[in-house]
Amino acid sequence: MGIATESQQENKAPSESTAAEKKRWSLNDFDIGKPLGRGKFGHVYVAREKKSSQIVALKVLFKEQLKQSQVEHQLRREVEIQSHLRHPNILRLYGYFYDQKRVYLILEYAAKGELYKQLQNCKYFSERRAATYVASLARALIYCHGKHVIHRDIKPENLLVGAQGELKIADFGWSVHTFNRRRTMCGTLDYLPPEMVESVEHDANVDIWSLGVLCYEFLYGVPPFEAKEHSDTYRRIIQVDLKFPPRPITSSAAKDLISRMLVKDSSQRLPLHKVLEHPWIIQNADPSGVYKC
Ligand SMILES: Nc1ncnc2c1ncn2[C@@H]1O[C@H](COP(=O)(O)OP(=O)(O)OP(=O)(O)O)[C@@H](O)[C@H]1O
Repeated sequence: MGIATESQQENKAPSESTAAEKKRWSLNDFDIGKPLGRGKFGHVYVAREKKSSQIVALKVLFKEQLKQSQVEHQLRREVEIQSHLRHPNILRLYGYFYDQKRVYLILEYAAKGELYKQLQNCKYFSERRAATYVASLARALIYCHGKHVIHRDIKPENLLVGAQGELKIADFGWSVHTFNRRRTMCGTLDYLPPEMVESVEHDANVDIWSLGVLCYEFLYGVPPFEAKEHSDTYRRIIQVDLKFPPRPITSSAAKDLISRMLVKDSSQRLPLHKVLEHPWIIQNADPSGVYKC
């Protein structure tokens, strides 16, 4: 079972084949380099596709572990969804292959690694940096929603940074095609909107809530509803108990945007195209869409 890589403009796939010609990948197609990190189900290595010399990230997952955790279905959905998305702020999944013990995902290489680590190092981001990231995420989510895909798990751990400093949404493990409204409970509590915490129906507007949470975390270094106990986070989300600390000093325009995204009634959240038109984004986001450190 090889995967076809369709021809496209940006983030060119290694040894791109035409749509008609399906490429069957194998480990022999790659030179494996240093490990980039490890996740719950396996390891990620930098690799070079021999024919094109393109650098990719090769994610190696152990079938046994996937089976034990009953996530094969989730992985299949992730691959199906992510391999069809083409956006500069969405990590490309070029293809996959497998052998007896392992599944290999061929991913776009994000040279600057995890955004989470950068946020930990700086504690919080400048308004210019935060707004640039929020704008690129809003554009990527508009693209996803246009394809009836909701991500449902937007958080710093799922964001990688490319060589130019551009943000890349990775990890579509919780994403869904949303022709129907969803009722499933998923994701880490901190980033979940009230309707998902309460397990009522939810739609693409869940991603607006998560973007609001992320914007807050970029500016203050912690998510807005954080609490020691799970039950307190739960209560704070349900009540939309949103408080802005006095430090770091943040503009009222930033607080205004966050307050418009973190609205309990999902239909009243600021639509993503309006997020892009919000004065705080207009004034602060770098028009190139890239934050240069
Ligand atoms: N495309 C990539 N480019 C560069 N580094 C990557 C890439 N994908 C993963 N990494 C690095 O490898 C690490 C492990 O990635 P992986 O996706 O397996 O796990 P995770 O998302 O961190 O954890 P989990 O398995 O819990 O979802 C990441 O934390 C990141 O540092």
